Amino acid sequence: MRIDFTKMHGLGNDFVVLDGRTGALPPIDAAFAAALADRHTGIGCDQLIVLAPSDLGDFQMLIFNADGSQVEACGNATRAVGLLHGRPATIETLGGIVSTTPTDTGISVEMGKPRFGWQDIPLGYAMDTHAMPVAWEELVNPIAVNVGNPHAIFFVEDPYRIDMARLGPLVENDPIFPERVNVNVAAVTARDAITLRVWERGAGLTRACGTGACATAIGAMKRGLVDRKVTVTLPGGPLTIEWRGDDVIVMTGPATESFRGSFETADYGIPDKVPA
Ligand SMILES: N[C@H](CCC[C@H](N)C(=O)O)C(=O)O
Repeated sequence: MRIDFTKMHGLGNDFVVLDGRTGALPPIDAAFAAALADRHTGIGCDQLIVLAPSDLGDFQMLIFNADGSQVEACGNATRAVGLLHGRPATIETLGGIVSTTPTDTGISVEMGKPRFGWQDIPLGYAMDTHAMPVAWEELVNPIAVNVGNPHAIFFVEDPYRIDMARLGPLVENDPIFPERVNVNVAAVTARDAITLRVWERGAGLTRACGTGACATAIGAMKRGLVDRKVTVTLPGGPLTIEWRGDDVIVMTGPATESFRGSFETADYGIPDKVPA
C-alpha cells in the first residue's frame, strides 16, 4: 500500500506526519511507528504523527514515539499540524483537546491546564510532587507536572553539563513513574528566561520538546522562579510559554514543513491489514 507523508519539525524535533483525515490508512501500531521512526532503516523521526477524523474536534492527532509507544501530547507536533492545517483548529488528543492558531510570529497552541497531583503525573505512590524527595546522582528533588503527558523537571546550574545519555534513561524508566516520564533539566537565567534540555520518554535526547518547555515553565512559575510569561530556549531554539489567568498554558513558536514523500508499506514490513 503506498502512503503519502509530510516530514516536519518544530525547532528540530522532527516528525513523519500521515494524514488520514480523508484517505484510509492501514492500522497503525507500535511496530509500524518504530519501523518508520528508525533513522537507519526507516524514514527517521522522533515521533510519528497520524491525523484522523474526530467527533470532538476538527481532527484527531495520534502520537507515537520513536520506540512505538503511543502518548498523550506533543507540543512541537501540535504546532506542525497547526501549520499544515493552515487555519485555526481544535485537535483531539489522548491528553485532551488542544487548539492551534497560526500567527505572524509562528503557531500559537492552547495546551490545556497543567495537573500536579501524584496520581495525575502519575507517580507509583503518594508523594510531594512540588519537590519530590528523590535523587538520581546530581539530579535531585524534581517538580513533577502533567501537561497531557508526564514530566519531571530538575533545576540545575548548567543543563549542558548534565550527562543526559546516562541519567535520562535512569529517570525515564524509574518505577516511581509507572507510565515512564519525560526528563527536563533546566536553568532559570532571568525572570522571563529558561534554558532547557529534554530526554524524552520513548525518544531520547531531542533538539526540542514542546511539552517539556510547557512543563518546565509551569514548574518554574510554581516555584516562584519566573513570571507567568517566559522564553524557554532549547538546543533547537526558543519557545514562548504563558500561563494564562484561566490556567491554560499557551505555547507559541515556529513549525516547519521539510518535504513530502511516499513509501510502500511492504518496504517496512507493514501489513496492509491487521492479521486475522
Ligand atoms: N516524548 C513525549 C511525546 C513527545 C513530546 C515532545 N516531542 C513535544 O514536543 O512535546 C512523551 O512520551 O510524552
